Amino acid sequence: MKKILITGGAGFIGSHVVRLFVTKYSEYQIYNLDALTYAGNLENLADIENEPNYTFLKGDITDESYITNLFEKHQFDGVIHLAAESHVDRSIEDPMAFVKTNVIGTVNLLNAARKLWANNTEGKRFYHISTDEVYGSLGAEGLFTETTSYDPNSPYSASKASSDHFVRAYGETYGLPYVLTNCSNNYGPNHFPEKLIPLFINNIITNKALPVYGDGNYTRDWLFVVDHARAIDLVFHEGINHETYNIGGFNEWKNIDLVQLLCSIMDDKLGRVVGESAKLITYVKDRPGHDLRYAIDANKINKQLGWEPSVTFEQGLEITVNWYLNNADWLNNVTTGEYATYYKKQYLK
Ligand SMILES: Cc1cn([C@H]2C[C@H](O)[C@@H](COP(=O)(O)OP(=O)(O)O[C@H]3O[C@H](CO)[C@@H](O)[C@H](O)[C@H]3O)O2)c(=O)[nH]c1=O
Repeated sequence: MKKILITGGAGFIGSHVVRLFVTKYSEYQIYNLDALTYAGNLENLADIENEPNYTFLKGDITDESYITNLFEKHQFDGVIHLAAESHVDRSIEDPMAFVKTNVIGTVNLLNAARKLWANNTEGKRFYHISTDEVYGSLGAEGLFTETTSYDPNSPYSASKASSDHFVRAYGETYGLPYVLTNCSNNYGPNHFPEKLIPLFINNIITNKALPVYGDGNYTRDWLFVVDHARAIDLVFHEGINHETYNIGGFNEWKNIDLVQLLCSIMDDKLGRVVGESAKLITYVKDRPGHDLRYAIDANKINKQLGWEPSVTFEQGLEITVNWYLNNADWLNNVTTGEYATYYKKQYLK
């Protein structure tokens, strides 16, 4: 039996990874460690919470002694580390929260794994999930590859870049067996409505302004979250030690074009006249240090591990929009419930 620790498993991407591992690998014991901050939500895992190979642990990766004891107690064989503060706008307001969770939290986990596996690294693996934002901003041309230099611009991406460096340093210095992936923008069910797609779906439903930063001509590469989880499964099991893989959707959209598309889908779903939702588009002050364009060259994971997205953007958006329309309670809980303090402050002014 393998014991796998998944950190941040109650969050958006983490919950999809936990579900995939719990349902696909009945021979593994999956431990989901999550601090249940505003973005962590056990409702995301209600369908698998009683599975015999699943254990939820409420805890904080910044708590060094808790993490040390946890590793001693459970003797994990693998770690899939997704716990992170992830929202760029929040990092601009409170960089230290990002240093604590993303840097110190990651180093706590690395230390615990290194100690636990000091005498035998056979079959052990530390998998760090990171972001394409560590590479900084592209101009109109080019793609991020695994050899692109790091050039982070926001406190969020600086914290993730730092954590990536720590993971590689532990590989070089202590021989820690690791793999690392840098992924583009995810979307899909369970995404907290502070990020572009779920925020705008929620605002269209509730007839609130759609705040497009700057001129809206910023470009992101969008990937359906379930396809990211499939990639994580593949890299965890078949990725080569000490290697990095970029994961992307081969799917670039300018923000304003994406928002227009979303508005037309929502008009259709909500039975509104064509153009009704787009009237909510409001250009607002730009995000400071806003990266112009992210675009991933996902050829390495495609060629070496045979991964590619399983759904088109149209299919993924259809699933996502339907999920939000069918899960009004989830949306209501995260925007008005006990975890919603930040949300209320930011978006319900
Ligand atoms: C929330 C919000 C965002 N935007 C813009 C900013 C970006 O150009 C684009 C997407 O913004 P966000 O949804 O915040 O995502 P972004 O900053 O690209 O970062 C995401 O994607 C990254 C991967 O690229 C992840 O590492 C981050 O955790 C994740 O938050 O939309 C708006 O124009 N208005 C908004 O209200």
